[in-house]
Amino acid sequence: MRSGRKEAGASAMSGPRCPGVEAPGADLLSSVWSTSSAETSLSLGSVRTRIFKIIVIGDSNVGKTCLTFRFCGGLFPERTEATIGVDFRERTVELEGERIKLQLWDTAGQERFRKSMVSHYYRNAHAVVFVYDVTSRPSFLSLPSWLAECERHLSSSDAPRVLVGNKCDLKDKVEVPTSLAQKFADAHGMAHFETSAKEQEGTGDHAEAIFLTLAHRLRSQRTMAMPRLLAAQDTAINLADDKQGADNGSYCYC
Ligand SMILES: Nc1nc2c(ncn2[C@@H]2O[C@H](COP(=O)(O)OP(=O)(O)OP(=O)(O)O)[C@@H](O)[C@H]2O)c(=O)[nH]1
Ligand SMILES: [Mg+2]
Repeated sequence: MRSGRKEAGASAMSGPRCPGVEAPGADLLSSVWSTSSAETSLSLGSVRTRIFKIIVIGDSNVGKTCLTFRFCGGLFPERTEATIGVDFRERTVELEGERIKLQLWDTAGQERFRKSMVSHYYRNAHAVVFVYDVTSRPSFLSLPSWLAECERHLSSSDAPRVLVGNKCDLKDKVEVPTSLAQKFADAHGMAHFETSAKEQEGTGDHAEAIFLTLAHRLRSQRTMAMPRLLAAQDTAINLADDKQGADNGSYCYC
């Protein structure tokens, strides 16, 4: 894993900001770094807000920053730089009368920009979003090592985990068949989505759908995990094996 994207000059914990969305300040940073393992609740007047920490993981250049940026109210960023450390984005949604604050941790894909941060990423995370690039086989082949890292660091074994294939707007360049990714997701008890952070407004707000689905799952306190079909060591991917996965539905928002 860890593709060799060129280093960017961005400072740590900085990245594209979403218009109209406040970057979390010191309060948020201190609260997310010290939050308890149960979801945090904030009382804003009479309205209760449940807070969930969602970490977004995957190789460099797969589009983690673009996906989180889109969900948090921004357009597709014209230009991004490699994330250094982590960028925080958040958005509050109302689901069935309840306020849910999703704190997205947009993590660095490059090893050198993340190695000192890994335990902080996973600490008290409520859900994990694994992102690969549908036009990059290496980013898909890296998934077992991302899963292994998650197994090592995530304390909650039933935290929902979802698999997202990004850049499906690049239809002519697809290197990872949907059916193969679906099979991998099935085997690891994950819901699978394919999407594009770049898709234009009006053709469907894909990142929106993925994170809102996750918010519903978190809110209902149920896991999306299906029974594990493979032992932990059975994480090798056979790209030649392109049979349709059967158990979980695939959600394609292209
Ligand atoms: N065509 C297309 N390009 C995308 C999409 N999402 C991201 N990109 C491009 O992919 C490149 C990398 O996007 P980022 O969001 O910065 O990738 P990242 O996963 O955050 O990378 P790191 O921060 O290094 O881990 C940028 O040039 C984006 O413009 C997409 O859905 N479609
Ligand atoms: Mg990034």
